[in-house]
Amino acid sequence: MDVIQEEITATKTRALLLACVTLLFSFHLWRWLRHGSVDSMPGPFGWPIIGNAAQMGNTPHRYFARMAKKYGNVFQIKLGCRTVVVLNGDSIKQALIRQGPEFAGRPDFVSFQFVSNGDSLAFNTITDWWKVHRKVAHSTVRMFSTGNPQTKKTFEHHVLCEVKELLQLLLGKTKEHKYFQPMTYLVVSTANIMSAVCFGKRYSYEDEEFQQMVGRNDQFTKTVGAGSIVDVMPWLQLFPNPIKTIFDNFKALNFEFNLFIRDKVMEHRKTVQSSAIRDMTDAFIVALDQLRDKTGASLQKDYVTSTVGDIFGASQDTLSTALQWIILILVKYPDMQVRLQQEVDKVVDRNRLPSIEDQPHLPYVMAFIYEVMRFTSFVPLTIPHSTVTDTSIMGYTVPKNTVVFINQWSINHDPELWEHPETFDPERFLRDGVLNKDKASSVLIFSLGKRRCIGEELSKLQLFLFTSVITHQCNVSADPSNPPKLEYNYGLTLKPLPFSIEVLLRDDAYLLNNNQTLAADTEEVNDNLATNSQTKQ
Ligand code: HEM
Repeated sequence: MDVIQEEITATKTRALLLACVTLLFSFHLWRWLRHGSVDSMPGPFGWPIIGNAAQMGNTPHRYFARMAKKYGNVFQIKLGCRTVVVLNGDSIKQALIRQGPEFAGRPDFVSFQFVSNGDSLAFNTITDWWKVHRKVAHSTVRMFSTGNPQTKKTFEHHVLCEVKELLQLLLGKTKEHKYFQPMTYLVVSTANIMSAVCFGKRYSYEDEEFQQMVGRNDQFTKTVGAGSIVDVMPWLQLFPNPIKTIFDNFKALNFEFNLFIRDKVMEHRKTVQSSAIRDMTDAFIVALDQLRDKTGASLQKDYVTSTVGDIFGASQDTLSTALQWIILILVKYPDMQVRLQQEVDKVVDRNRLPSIEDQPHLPYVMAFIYEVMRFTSFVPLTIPHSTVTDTSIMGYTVPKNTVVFINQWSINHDPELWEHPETFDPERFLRDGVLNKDKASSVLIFSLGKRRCIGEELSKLQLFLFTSVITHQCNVSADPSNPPKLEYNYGLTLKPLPFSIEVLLRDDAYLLNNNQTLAADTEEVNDNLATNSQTKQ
């Protein structure tokens, strides 16, 4: 009897002990999961160690939009060790415009420290120096693109020279192979436009070093995009694994890119004259050196290299991706290509190329470009933001230094804003045959507020010239054995999967061949810039 009693007591004690251990373990697990989380803000359940990383899949922006339907436009997720607040729909304007300064920071992500040697304007958080630095960068970009009619003409000249070169190359590739993949040529062409603006120099499509330098955008964009694994699980750098390999490549490509830009800046420094600014690098040397001396910023820092690197890097990745989507959609929807050609033909006769002055008369071209930006949302989330102070949004308290993801895609695909958002339809931007500017301004791809892209105007101008010239001069079609798909790889920019095209002339090549030599052109443009910058000073 005693033995039975003892056994019962022992079993009870064991059960009690097990219950205590389970309770303790659950409590610690709960505390770990809640660690750093935002009080009372809803969100999906996150697994230990990885959080919600696996749930995001290959299209985080779509996952976030689905979660917003379930939890509301503001919710939290856990990514590795970080709590992330995800903003969708109307909460985006609230955070970036009405509470702009509070949400304008950048997280201390490890990948950001390797961009432009850690001195990047785009990937650093907001400080007093950053504010003046951004102002100088913005006004310099305008001075070399859309600042006034003269700078617009100079910029147009760079774009047209390069588009002519590009189209001749694509026509040549069609002769050689019939169908070919255009991606690399679009990247080199975009980089060449910015190279002409930044360094007064373009590169040949055969230049392997240049191709190598600008051809690794996909590796860059994967690592700095919202949801990048290495930023939220930094311990993955400690032992060999595929994420570490990607990150090591990322570090190497940033290092090489910085060296390339630094060499260009050093060459410029030898001959720069503030009275005769030749290009954007000269302008940055003069403006940022003056600013550094005025503000007493560290003499050790080379902000010129990091700023030129930011402008060159940001523009060629985004704009070459935009061109890839434009070409892909032109071949996917041949009827729309015909409609574009009809509009361009009506406004621009056959003995000249389209120009900036034609833009107000080509509403369908502009509607097409806005629809490409809306439909593809090829920058689906902005660069990650962070809060710079304790704040709140839509009734939820958000502590200082919380990582914030801004889901631009959610606005561009909101069925309350856009009828049939999953259909590609430029007509939605036209009202009585005119571009509906209100609708156009509802597209969100350049972000808003304090961190809004500084290349927006330049980009729209470049995309307009590219689209109108290509449709004026060429017929582009897809390889019928490999019909174009609208699929992509996720990153800061969404890169379409490889596709093949054929490019044929609509009539003769007179306007494309009618290029004065590029060197002579550059001299004339540089004279223009010198005059322009003297007028400014
Ligand atoms: C279609 C082309 C482009 C798109 C869609 C685009 C989009 C964006 C987006 C979404 C951001 C992040 C904003 C945020 O974090 O809230 C950004 C930042 C930035 N972009 Fe662009 N961009 C484009 C072209 C350009 C060009 C051509 C330049 C240079 C001339 C440029 C320079 C920058 C810079 C310097 C930043 C950092 C701004 C900051 O952090 O304050 N971008 N861009």
